[in-house]
Amino acid sequence: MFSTVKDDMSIESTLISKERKNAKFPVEELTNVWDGGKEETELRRKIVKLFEDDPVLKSPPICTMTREERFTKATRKSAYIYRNLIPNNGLHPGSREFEHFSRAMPIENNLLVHMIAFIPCIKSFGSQEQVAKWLPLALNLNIIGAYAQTELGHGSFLRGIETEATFDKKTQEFVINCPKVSSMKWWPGDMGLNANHALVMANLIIDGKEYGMHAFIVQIRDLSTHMPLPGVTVGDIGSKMGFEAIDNGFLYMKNVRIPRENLLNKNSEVKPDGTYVKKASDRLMYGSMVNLRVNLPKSQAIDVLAKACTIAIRYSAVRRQGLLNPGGAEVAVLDYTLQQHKLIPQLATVYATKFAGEGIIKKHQAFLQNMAKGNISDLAEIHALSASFKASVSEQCTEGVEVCRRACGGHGYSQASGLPFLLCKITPSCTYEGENTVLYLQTARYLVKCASKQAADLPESIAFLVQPIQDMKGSITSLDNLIICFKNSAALCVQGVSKKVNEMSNKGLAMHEVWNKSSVQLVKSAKMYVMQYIIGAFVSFVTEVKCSEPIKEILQDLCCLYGLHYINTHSGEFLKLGVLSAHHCTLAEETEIQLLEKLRPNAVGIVDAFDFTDSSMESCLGAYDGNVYERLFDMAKLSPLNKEKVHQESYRHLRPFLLEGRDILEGVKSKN
Ligand SMILES: CCCCCCCC/C=C\CCCCCCCCCCCCCCCC(=O)SCCNC(=O)CCNC(=O)[C@H](O)C(C)(C)COP(=O)(O)OP(=O)(O)OC[C@H]1O[C@@H](n2cnc3c(N)ncnc32)[C@H](O)[C@@H]1OP(=O)(O)O
Ligand SMILES: Cc1cc2nc3c(=O)[nH]c(=O)nc-3n(C[C@H](O)[C@H](O)[C@H](O)COP(=O)(O)OP(=O)(O)OC[C@H]3O[C@@H](n4cnc5c(N)ncnc54)[C@H](O)[C@@H]3O)c2cc1C
Repeated sequence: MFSTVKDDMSIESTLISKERKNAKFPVEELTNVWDGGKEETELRRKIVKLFEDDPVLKSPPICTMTREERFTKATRKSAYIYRNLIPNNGLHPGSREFEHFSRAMPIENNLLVHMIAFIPCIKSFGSQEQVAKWLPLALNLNIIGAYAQTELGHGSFLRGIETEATFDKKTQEFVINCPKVSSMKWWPGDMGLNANHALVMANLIIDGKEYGMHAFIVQIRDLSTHMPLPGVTVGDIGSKMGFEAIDNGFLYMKNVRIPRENLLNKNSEVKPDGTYVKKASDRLMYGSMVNLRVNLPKSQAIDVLAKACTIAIRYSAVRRQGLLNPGGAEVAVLDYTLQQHKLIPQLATVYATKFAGEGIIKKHQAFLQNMAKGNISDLAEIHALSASFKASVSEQCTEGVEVCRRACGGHGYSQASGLPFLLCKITPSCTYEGENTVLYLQTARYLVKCASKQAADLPESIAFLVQPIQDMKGSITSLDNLIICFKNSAALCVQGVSKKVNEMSNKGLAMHEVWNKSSVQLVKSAKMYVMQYIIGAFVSFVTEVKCSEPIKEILQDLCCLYGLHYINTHSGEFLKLGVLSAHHCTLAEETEIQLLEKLRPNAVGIVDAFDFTDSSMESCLGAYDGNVYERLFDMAKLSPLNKEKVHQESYRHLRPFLLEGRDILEGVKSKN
């Protein structure tokens, strides 16, 4: 319907090629560092290619589809992928292989919660017999399960959950009930339309006594007809800010009966006579959430920011607007220091959070090994670290994606840029798996407890909180001094708020009031604690990684930039704590600007090193060839509103006015 408009030679493509020629480091080597080695890059590319070459996985750009089409296509593709392309024994979240598959997944997919929450819960909460029964069925998609914890009335405060599982000794069943409207399960992914089972978190009741939240496997739909079972009301909660392809659902249960064996009973059991047997700490009930918070930030948030950076930096390298030299040619917007100041720190965030996250995954794996031997002494530390890490990463990456989107000007608002999709994908990561504020408070609770102990009684990674403040020797901009600066700040924040808590409670104020009145500072201290962890982990990575000098230099510069950018955007906090002087802050700002200038020529190379394929981004602004304008026009042509030259509804509703206008104009014409 539209004629083709093409430039003979796109200036934008030429510009981006020049950027690549100017890069001062081997891009492929940085890709290998990102992936964790050359072999890992090769393996990831093989997996991505397998997915991208598969004709079953092709579909139109998502911005041209309705929600219904997006859900349908995602379900078709996901069912196919999980049955045919994912290894039969599943993948372990946190493993490299899991990361490679998550990079290969189509831009929209579903059945994820089944894979990343339902299956892992069977493994962590089920006894050996239960795992043997449910796991093969779940891995084969013979049963599809949701993780049904949150209710209409309660998400954060799990002790307030209202769904009940009452033991009926006579029939040896649990009777599941949502006593009120607010008790219905609300939000779980895959639950509205696709799931036929749910891992329901409910309050266990035996002989009228409440035993708190436990995990039950509840069948919600018939396996042959897919109809909801008696007593079950289930459906999709409706359209959201994003996640169009996912059927986040509601589930209302009235007298739904399940066999006694469906209580996942590795940690606690109900005997046939109703005796309750506790086999492990109640805290392990929360283990599923630690698992998600440790293993998913990379695919949920860090990769999303990496994509947004790729789009915004490639676009900024070809978008020319305005003059730097009076009388000269128009410049790429990436040449403006202010554009660099928006975008290059986001690149630093991607690297910092990715390598710090790998450290947490290792810590968690060590914890799981100890737990298998019955030792859960590190649980509080890993909970505190993973809670604040998930909160900080989701927050930093969400803010970063919005910075990238706005940095693309008007085109960043277009779905064709891919950026609104990324923003809507990343923003709920601040809420799900634990709302960020609530998670920071959990970390702070642990830190305040630690602050009253002796260093020798604390885990090694926490002892600095109660040790003397360290002196910085030399420039604030050295990596060693950055670590000291963040550690000192975290220690002073925690000590400060602990003092406030103690003083108020010594004056006789009830603890819950003390806590509420201190919560602003508590959250600040948790944020500073996790920042010192991230900086420390990034510095260790940069120091230890084996790579060529130019790559090392880029990583060191990104690491320094990450720390300095945080200092410069929160300088008031550092000054208030007395960790930095005004002179330090001035130096930090100048050094940040110098680093931006130094990294600028490598910016396109650094995003190329993430190695995202064009089809994994669906972005007219971020494609490898830089051909932004032709792509935007081609995408506009696909808009469903452009199917007909005359849209029938515009014609129908506006025609009467137009006819009036035509008559007036013709009258004017004939008078003249
Ligand atoms: C096998 C798999 C194959 C996979 C194949 C896949 C292939 C790859 C394909 C793709 C991959 C793509 C990747 C993903 C891409 C992204 C897409 C996005 C997907 C979206 C997924 C969304 C999932 C979302 C799931 C959810 O949201 S589930 C719901 C989460 N809800 C919460 O987190 C609730 C938060 N609330 C709480 O945690 C608690 O209730 C509370 C806040 C801690 C309560 O506070 P309270 O003070 O009341 O605590 P108490 O209950 O009294 O407890 C007190 C003590 O317990 C300690 N505590 C608390 N929590 C924990 C814990 N978690 N662990 C340990 N200890 C804990 C607490 O500190 C107290 O201790 P004390 O000593 O101080 O007393
Ligand atoms: C896209 C998406 C997918 C989801 N998938 C699932 C799923 O698969 N399964 C599932 O079970 N759930 C799921 N959820 C639900 C999610 O886990 C909850 O929404 C989340 O845990 C937050 O709980 P809430 O909604 O009750 O928020 P609330 O706790 O009501 O938060 C509202 C506000 O109150 C504040 N607040 C709450 N408590 C405190 C406190 N103690 N101190 C200070 N401030 C406080 C919060 O900071 C926030 O600002 C999903 C949610 C979304 C958005």
